[in-house]
Amino acid sequence: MSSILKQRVRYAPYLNKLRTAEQCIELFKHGQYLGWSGFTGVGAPKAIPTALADHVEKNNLQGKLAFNLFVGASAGPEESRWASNDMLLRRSPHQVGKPIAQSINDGRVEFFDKHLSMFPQDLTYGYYTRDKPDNDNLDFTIIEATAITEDGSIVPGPAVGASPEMLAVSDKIIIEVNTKTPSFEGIHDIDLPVNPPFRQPYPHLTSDYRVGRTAIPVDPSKVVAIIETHANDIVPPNAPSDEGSKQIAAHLLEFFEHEVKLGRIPENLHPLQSGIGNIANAVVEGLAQSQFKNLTVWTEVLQDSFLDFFESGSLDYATATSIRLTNEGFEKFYQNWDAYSKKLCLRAQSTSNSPEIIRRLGVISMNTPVEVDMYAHANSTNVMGSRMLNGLGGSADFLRNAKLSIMHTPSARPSKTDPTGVSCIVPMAPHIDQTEHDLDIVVTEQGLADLRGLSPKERAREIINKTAHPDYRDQLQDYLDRAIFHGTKYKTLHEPHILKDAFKMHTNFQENGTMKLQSWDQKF
Ligand SMILES: CC(=O)SCCNC(=O)CCNC(=O)[C@H](O)C(C)(C)COP(=O)(O)OP(=O)(O)OC[C@H]1O[C@@H](n2cnc3c(N)ncnc32)[C@H](O)[C@@H]1OP(=O)(O)O
Repeated sequence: MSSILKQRVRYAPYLNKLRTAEQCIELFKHGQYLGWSGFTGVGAPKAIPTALADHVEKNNLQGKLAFNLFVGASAGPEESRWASNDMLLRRSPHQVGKPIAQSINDGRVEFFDKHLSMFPQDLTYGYYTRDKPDNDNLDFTIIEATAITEDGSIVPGPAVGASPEMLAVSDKIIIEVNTKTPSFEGIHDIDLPVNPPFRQPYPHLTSDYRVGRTAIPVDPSKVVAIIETHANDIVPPNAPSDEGSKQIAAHLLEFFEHEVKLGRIPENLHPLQSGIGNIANAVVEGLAQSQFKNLTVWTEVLQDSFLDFFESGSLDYATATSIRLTNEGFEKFYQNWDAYSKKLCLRAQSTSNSPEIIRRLGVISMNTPVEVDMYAHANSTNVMGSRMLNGLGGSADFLRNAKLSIMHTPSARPSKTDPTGVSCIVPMAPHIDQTEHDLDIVVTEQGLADLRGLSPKERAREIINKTAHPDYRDQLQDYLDRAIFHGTKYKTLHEPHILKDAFKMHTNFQENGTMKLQSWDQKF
């Protein structure tokens, strides 16, 4: 037992339960329901998942020792290893990594997708464990901690995620105490799950509101083992923002200035939510360099770009459920702990993504879809309507409830044979996560479509003219004209479509590698 572990674990009875990960393997049986801490690749358990994967590989137990696994959002590379070893029977609600996406799309894993705000509460309702023979909830929660308080409560690391709910409904708990990273004590603010009819309104009126609970309480009798771990989270480097992303950021900044001028939003905007990826980073970089000051952030994930945002002096406060930094980012974060920890707080995902709070604060929400259709339905998850990418995440929690709901996307993406072979503006999305009733703004490097108060046909014209790639503008306009002609004949002019043509761009992509049609009369 290291001296640092003794310092970090301030509840002595847990130290009697110190085990190695290998000593815990016998606790795990095929078909069990497991919860892991973690969110977007940080704060997940590492030792037990690795020991179990080693055990499966060594004893050829692929498919024979497999689990129903729930993680607040994605975990680290251990989860990919489980997927490659057929150790997943069922998985929810959000995942990242080629092996796991592949196992879902190969049909080896039953994956279901759920709004990240709703997933933890539905777990506590017993919805996801209703087919368990013992009618019990989770068999085990394996949680990474960076400290344990005097009463046995758990201080998480860089993610809170769904841990409060998982711990509340888990039969047994294993705590991995990570002594490699500094203790994150003081940075969390934890709301505990309370189900209807006893649930109270959230009191949060500003991004920096704190309820004051800095650790997650647990019933110590449920803790069957603690393990000391020494591994860092591994977050791949962020791609630098490209020219298209910078243009999108510029369109958005111009729009915000316009809204401020008209008095629809205050000079320091409203709390911002920003998704992950290249465009989101460019927007954050743009805001950091802009004239906007005293900004606040109410989001689910903070990335490296937020550290620069703080340093620019424009960001006053940021809150999320996970701080997903690269190694370099974490080093910077630890070195400036005193400064950052006063300006930042991590909450449970049921709070960070709470529709009630998002709507109350008037959050400005910005996320990237796969594609948007001309009536403003957006697909965030399923390529060609079928191939699961990462999952819905918190996109719809934010976009449905935000004061300004913004989707930013490149107007076109390359296919294998055509640099603009995929149009991200399509006639009809083959899968819909965000509906026409949710989105206010669609923005691409071509321009910004302001959809507020527009009828579907007006929206279609705005989206085609302002955001479609020039390679597709005429083709999309042609579809709209034909759909209106068809709708005039059949009196279906509210949201006109020609069903036999609506997915021709997608079909052409599948058959010919590009969404560029020879004509709308083309046959397949
Ligand atoms: C945890 C959280 O919730 S963070 C907050 C917000 N969360 C979300 O919005 C969740 C849903 N969104 C996402 O997962 C991402 O924003 C995405 C995947 C939709 C887009 O992110 P990007 O970084 O632009 O995606 P990326 O360029 O990596 O494309 C992912 C894949 O989808 C494919 N793809 C993307 N758009 C299209 C399209 N319109 N048509 C066909 N394929 C497409 C890409 O070719 C790529 O394929 P590959 O897996 O074979 O390489």
